[in-house]
Amino acid sequence: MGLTDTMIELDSITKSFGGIKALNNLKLEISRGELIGIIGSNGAGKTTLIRIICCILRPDSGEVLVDGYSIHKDQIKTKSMIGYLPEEPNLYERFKARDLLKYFAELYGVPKQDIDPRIDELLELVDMTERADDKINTFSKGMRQRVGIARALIHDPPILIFDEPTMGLDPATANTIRSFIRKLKGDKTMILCTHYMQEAEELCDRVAVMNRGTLLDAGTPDYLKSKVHGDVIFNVIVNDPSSVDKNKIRNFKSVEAMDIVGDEFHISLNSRAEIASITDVFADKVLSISTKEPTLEDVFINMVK
Ligand SMILES: Nc1ncnc2c1ncn2[C@@H]1O[C@H](COP(=O)(O)OP(=O)(O)OP(=O)(O)O)[C@@H](O)[C@H]1O
Repeated sequence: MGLTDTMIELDSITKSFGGIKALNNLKLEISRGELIGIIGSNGAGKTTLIRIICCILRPDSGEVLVDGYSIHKDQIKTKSMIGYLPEEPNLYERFKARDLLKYFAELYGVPKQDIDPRIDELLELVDMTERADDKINTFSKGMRQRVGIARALIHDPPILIFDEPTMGLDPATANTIRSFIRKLKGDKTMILCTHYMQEAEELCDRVAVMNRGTLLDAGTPDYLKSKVHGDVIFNVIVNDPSSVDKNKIRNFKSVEAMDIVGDEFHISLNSRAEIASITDVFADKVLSISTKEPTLEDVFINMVK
């Protein structure tokens, strides 16, 4: 319909599998042209949510609107607007890359005269031109992932959904996949499910944090980071944690929170002013000290604990 800024609207989505509530009254609006990351612990409900948006699963209750169209009433329309790269793209192993793309282009009704140029363009985009006439079963995981991306893009959908697109890839190939996603930014509305916090932080306009079927919060990485106490995290590793005077540390004005994990102290500070004095409390027990700005990983650990 293209009349509003909202491209995907999830309204009160609930889904259970037997006794397990995979999604619990989930509400989220995704804007046109936005790249939203979904992060969450294992079993949080990310894949279930994606499969509902792609009409692979039916929710028990709630509605999903894709560009104003209901996934229940206008399933063919909404499906045609989405390109989906599943966690493990199920590519037809005995097909050659080019033939696979041709098959899906025909399936999605790409006009006949557009098919070959579209395939050439996509093979170029994912850097697979040289392997276009090789069979999928001769490809590495990274190459399959690239063909999977080309397949998701074949009908030029306005929405792309990626489920763990860089999982199990070497760092260089993962970077190539991230740069494909970056190239598509603004042009497409995209959902990226990932366990890599740095990936979400680098790529996404907004990040939604899920835990046990519930959406805990959604916002820009900066907004989410501002929710973690303090501007600086001061980490101290000591050789005898029980002998450290914890109250003395908590009484410093700049200390907002303190977490102790084994022999590591994670102290959230609102300024660096008292770092030297706090270090003195640890005296000769200090093995190492470091400081860092809060990251999305800290947000995640904080929110889901
Ligand atoms: N087909 C199914 N049958 C039974 N239970 C399911 C099914 N699909 C998902 N679940 C359950 O629903 C919950 C959410 O699973 P989901 O795969 O959506 O999580 P996820 O956030 O994608 O997890 P991960 O990060 O591990 O991929 C889990 O408890 C899972 O066991």
